[in-house]
Amino acid sequence: MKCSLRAPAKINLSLDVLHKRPDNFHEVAMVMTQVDLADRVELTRSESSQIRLSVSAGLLPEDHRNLAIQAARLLQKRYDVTAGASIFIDKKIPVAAGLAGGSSDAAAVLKGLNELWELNIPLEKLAALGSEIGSDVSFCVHGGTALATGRGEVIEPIAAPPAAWVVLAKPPVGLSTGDIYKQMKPNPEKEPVSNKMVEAIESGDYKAMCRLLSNDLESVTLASYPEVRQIKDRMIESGVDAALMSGSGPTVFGLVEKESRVHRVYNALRGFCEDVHAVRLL
Ligand SMILES: C[C@@](CO)(OP(=O)(O)O)[C@H](O)COP(=O)(O)OP(=O)(O)OC[C@H]1O[C@@H](n2ccc(N)nc2=O)[C@H](O)[C@@H]1O
Ligand SMILES: Nc1ncnc2c1ncn2[C@@H]1O[C@H](COP(=O)(O)OP(=O)(O)O)[C@@H](O)[C@H]1O
Repeated sequence: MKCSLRAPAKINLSLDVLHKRPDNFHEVAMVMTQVDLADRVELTRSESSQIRLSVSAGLLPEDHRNLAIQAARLLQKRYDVTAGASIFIDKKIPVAAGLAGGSSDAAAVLKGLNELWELNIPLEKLAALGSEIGSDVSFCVHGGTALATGRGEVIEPIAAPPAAWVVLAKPPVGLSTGDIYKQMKPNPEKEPVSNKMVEAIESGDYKAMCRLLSNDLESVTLASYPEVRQIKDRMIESGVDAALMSGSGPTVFGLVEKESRVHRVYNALRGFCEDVHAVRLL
């Protein structure tokens, strides 16, 4: 038995860091949405208990460090599964980019193996299991567009955002999400924007969505990595409706409503950075 799943990237339309928690995570409120840039995850059931992984992109670990392997092993252990699986990931999402590629692969493995191993685990339980792997995995299990709270694992699905193109540009910068959060000093005076972002999206108000784009981690990453600021400046100069860094970075995304303008933005960025994608909001 086999199955093949798309594992889409996410962007954060808003990201409020509320406060640091005793468990060293940060309480957040974020509006997340998936975009039409996806890895393909192919799963084959095996009767031996082994979990095997291969990945199309050279630099990713194919052992226990890969979130896809962690997802399969966690599911196998928690539900006493005797079967195993071979996993192949055709990697299209830039790695360590703030686009949750690894989390989305893990979510696809949970959903696919739930079918192949005939476990019938409801989505909510699968998402809770995913949150043990990483804070973004619950959202990736649900998919679509959602308000995420807690450390990111409490998911409330919302309406899809108004249609738009998204230009993604990832400068060649390696950063760690943990380090960016560590440098973050939450400001209790700052009003969170995620509830307003939900309202804008639910009422289909594209202009308000653009106006409200906000990410509390952005200033932290921009202060350490001027390349990310340059990409954001370039994005704004090229005529996007609004631009923001996704997650902890370093990818910057620009929203563009008019299809006729997407090419110009894409080309302006391509002259500046190699890793550029023009896709649609899902
Ligand atoms: C910033 C965000 C926004 O969507 O995404 P990315 O930039 O990773 O895509 C997420 O909050 C990242 O989620 P994820 O990448 O799953 O992080 P995790 O593996 O759970 O945590 C990595 C590290 O980040 C810190 N962390 C993470 C989440 C959170 N709410 N508070 C934190 O302080 C912790 O130090 C943790 O050890
Ligand atoms: N299947 C996977 N795809 C991408 N990265 C993975 C995967 N499994 C583990 N990782 C590791 O997870 C880290 C974060 O990767 P990724 O999920 O792409 O980015 P982000 O957390 O910034 O959204 C990287 O250091 C990478 O080596």
